Amino acid sequence: MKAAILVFPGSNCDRDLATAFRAAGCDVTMVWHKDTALPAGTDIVGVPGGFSFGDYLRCGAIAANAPVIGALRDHAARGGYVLGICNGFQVLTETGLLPGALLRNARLKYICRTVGLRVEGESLFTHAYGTGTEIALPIAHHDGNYYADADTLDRLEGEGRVAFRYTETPNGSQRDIAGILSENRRVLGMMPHPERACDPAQGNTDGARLFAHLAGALTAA
Ligand SMILES: NC(=O)CC[C@H](N)C(=O)O
Repeated sequence: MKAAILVFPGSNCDRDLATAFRAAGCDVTMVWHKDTALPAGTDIVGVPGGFSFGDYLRCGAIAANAPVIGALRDHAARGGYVLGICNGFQVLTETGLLPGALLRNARLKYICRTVGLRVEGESLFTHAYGTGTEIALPIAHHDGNYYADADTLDRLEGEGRVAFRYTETPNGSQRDIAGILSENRRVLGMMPHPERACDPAQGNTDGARLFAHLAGALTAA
């Protein structure tokens, strides 16, 4: 299974994400933001966390216009898988590949701690856990307050596209949303960091299950 990880100036979770994919048995290629193509045979694109372009304008807004985004759009349009984590989720909403926006946290503070999450929507990403399961993952962001208009929120919920919900919202996100899926369920954006919960040395391995399941399912496909 082949994963490509986009790297922007200011990305800081790209190597952690590569380590998580590699530990699950994936081939990983890092792809610089100025590249205009993904490696042939890419199954999944990882859009990592961090502070792309210093979070200027809005988090993810400049990265969403980088040369590599055309290849990301083509990959998603072909039905390819995409996993955007934290700044990666912000990039995905800024590109329009996922609906809504990530606003400043309700209390205006950067939050760095482990939170409880309930797993919901059906997808290759969430099958690792099963609907209704509660897990814990770290968050680290100042713009994680998910916003969408009421119709979009109703649609996401009606179509089972809320992938993860906070058991108690840390950042003011509407309807406690921590992660959402695209219409075809192959693009996931989530604020929590599964790649930071992959090794017993990190004190939590809830994230490793997501990568292991993805790698197994995409290798078998
Ligand atoms: N860890 C991250 O990816 C942080 C994303 C973004 N820079 C924020 O603080 O909201």
